[in-house]
Amino acid sequence: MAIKNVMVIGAGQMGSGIAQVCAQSGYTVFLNDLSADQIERGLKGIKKNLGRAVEKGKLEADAMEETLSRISASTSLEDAAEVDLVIEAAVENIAVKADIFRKLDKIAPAHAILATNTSSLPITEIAAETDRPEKVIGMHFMNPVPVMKLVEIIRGLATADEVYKEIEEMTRVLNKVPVEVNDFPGFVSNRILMPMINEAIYTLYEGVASKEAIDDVMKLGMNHPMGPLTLADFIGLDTCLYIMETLYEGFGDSKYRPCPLLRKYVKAGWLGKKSGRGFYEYQ
Ligand SMILES: CC(=O)CC(=O)SCCNC(=O)CCNC(=O)[C@H](O)C(C)(C)COP(=O)(O)OP(=O)(O)OC[C@H]1O[C@@H](n2cnc3c(N)ncnc32)[C@H](O)[C@@H]1OP(=O)(O)O
Ligand SMILES: NC(=O)C1=CN([C@@H]2O[C@H](COP(=O)(O)OP(=O)(O)OC[C@H]3O[C@@H](n4cnc5c(N)ncnc54)[C@H](OP(=O)(O)O)[C@@H]3O)[C@@H](O)[C@H]2O)C=CC1
Repeated sequence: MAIKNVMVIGAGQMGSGIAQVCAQSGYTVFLNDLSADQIERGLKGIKKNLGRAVEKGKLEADAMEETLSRISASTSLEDAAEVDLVIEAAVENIAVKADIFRKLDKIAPAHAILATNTSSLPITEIAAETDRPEKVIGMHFMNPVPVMKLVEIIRGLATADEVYKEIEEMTRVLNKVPVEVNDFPGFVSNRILMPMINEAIYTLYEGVASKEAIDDVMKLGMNHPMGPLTLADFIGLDTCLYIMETLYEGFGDSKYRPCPLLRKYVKAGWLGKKSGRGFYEYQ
């Protein structure tokens, strides 16, 4: 079965990026979120990205219009009745994702694959919410989606080989590189990245250095494109905390305890770039 019609759930930074790259590769896309306002914000981001590519001469103006015409706004999960694949990119919360997958299972056609862009949560547990665990899979894009090449593909315990192959093939169509990993908390990417970010936050919390100094050490000393505190703001501090909680609970090991400063910032609503303030301030 060839995938043609896709629904992306969550029009935040990841969902809008995923919708953009799918539409650019010829898929028709429903971009779904709870509110029309959030979808409008997501679409605005997509238009800005594509517009920048046109200005730089990397994309024809016609191609931009064609891409945009493939994306429809959706505030109803019922639209999943028309798709071959759903990619869920709502908030990193197991209760929210479980609820979405339970509902999708009743709406999406029997052949449809249900993928999640979760950063850390168990695919097997999400799949168990459905009566089609063989068609549930992790498809973990990196931020910013239009730029980053990697997609981690995670099989749940019951994921069928054909489903893995279809998602691997689609990843290549999106001009990205699939890497297969097993279903463990944080997979590979966030099992390694997020403890580094959490340690950078502890380093700030314990007064070892200023935020700028911590970022400079990792940028200039290790050639990271962004310092870890800037990267945490870019990812979203709520998402960073959710991932650390998943690692902490999933492994039951105190080495993954989230830094109290991270908790405090999230409680204050300082979520990073997306809320205008995190470790740094943004206009
Ligand atoms: C949390 C998880 O579950 C997993 C994750 O995603 S972890 C996060 C993984 N991502 C990272 O680690 C990103 C680290 N940062 C970087 O790689 C770079 O800083 C960056 C790519 C974001 C920006 O690169 P830069 O060289 O500083 O900036 P800049 O020159 O402005 O941009 C480079 C290109 O990216 C594009 N770009 C930058 N930010 C973008 C964005 N938010 N959306 C779309 N495109 C973007 C630019 O348009 C530019 O495109 P062209 O090459 O076609 O001109
Ligand atoms: N940020 C990152 O760097 C990366 C994140 N991810 C993962 O991608 C997912 C999304 O993250 P990100 O885009 O950063 O988060 P954002 O907060 O930017 O976006 C999440 C979006 O999902 C919406 N949403 C929440 N609940 C529902 C629902 N029930 N149905 C439809 N939409 C819903 C939110 O709406 P509202 O704001 O109204 O609640 C919001 O628009 C998470 O699972 C995250 O772990 C994966 C890779 C990288």
